Amino acid sequence: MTAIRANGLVKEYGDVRALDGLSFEVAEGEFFGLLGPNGAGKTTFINILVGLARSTAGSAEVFGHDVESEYQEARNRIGLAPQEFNVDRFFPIREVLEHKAGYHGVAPDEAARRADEALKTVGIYDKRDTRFDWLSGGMKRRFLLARALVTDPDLLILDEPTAGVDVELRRELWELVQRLNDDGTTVLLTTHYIEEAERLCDTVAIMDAGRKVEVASPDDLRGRGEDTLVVTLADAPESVPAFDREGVYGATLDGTDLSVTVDDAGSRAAAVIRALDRGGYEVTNLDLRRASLEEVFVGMTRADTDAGGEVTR
Ligand SMILES: Nc1ncnc2c1ncn2[C@@H]1O[C@H](COP(=O)(O)OP(=O)(O)OP(=O)(O)O)[C@@H](O)[C@H]1O
Repeated sequence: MTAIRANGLVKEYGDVRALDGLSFEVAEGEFFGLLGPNGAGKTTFINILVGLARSTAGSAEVFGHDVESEYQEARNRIGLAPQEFNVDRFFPIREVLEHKAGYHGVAPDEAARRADEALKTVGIYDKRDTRFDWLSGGMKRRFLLARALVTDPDLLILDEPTAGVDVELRRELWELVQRLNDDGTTVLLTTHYIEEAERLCDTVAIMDAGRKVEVASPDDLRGRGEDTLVVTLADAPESVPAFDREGVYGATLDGTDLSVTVDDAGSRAAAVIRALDRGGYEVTNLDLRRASLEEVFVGMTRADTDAGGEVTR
């Protein structure tokens, strides 16, 4: 089953084309990351999925339900933890959760049970009678996740859920979301912490200027970047040794450290060492540095950066 299907989505805000023919699919059970620089259209896409914005053209489905013509069916499958704190501030948080579940068709007794369960899951059950405004920043983030979970969603959408959250809480939230994913919940995540997407996501889509640039596993994407072999030599050569080898892009020298840029560190290391050995150089250390997803990401969205855009970070 396909959890999300976007087909040629276009969204215009006046002159701004926030989405420019976006198409991709997210399979059920996937942990899917949506990465892109500021303004790439990530939140706009999420807003269309949850019915907060209407597309100008194209279509989107959630578990086979069109997000516009079958809004309620699609929306009932989704739990959303948004970027902004858009919470009813006048009720105790437990009541806010009960209202939310009720709005999505859950009976009152069951709604109360789920509210308690969601608050326990995110670790703020002892704050159940507190209003949202009185929670700390970290607790507010936890609450948004509880609100997303109270309807027991099949698709959990997290729009930068760890923005401004300390390292410990961030790790805790990720463990929780990972567990939910392990139990079968499909997760769509946008984050500016690329190393988190790298660690958590099965698949990432890189978006830029309202379009999909690439969809692949973090590992595949890393494999497309340039790796570096840092070779330490016993004696500093006078100049960079010559390399005439497939897959070697270049080399620089810094004292006894020779940095060789290659397409794939793992498969090129042996040949580089052999070439050095044949040239009479003694190698004392070898360090393999794989391209990070962040480097590949910056490379893929660089046109935007050069034009003055801000790099996601
Ligand atoms: N309600 C709106 N009215 C007008 N323009 C909008 C509106 N919402 C978004 N935009 C524009 O659409 C484009 C995409 O914005 P969007 O918020 O979807 O990007 P994003 O990828 O989520 O960015 P960020 O990483 O900064 O959250 C931007 O140029 C933005 O200014």
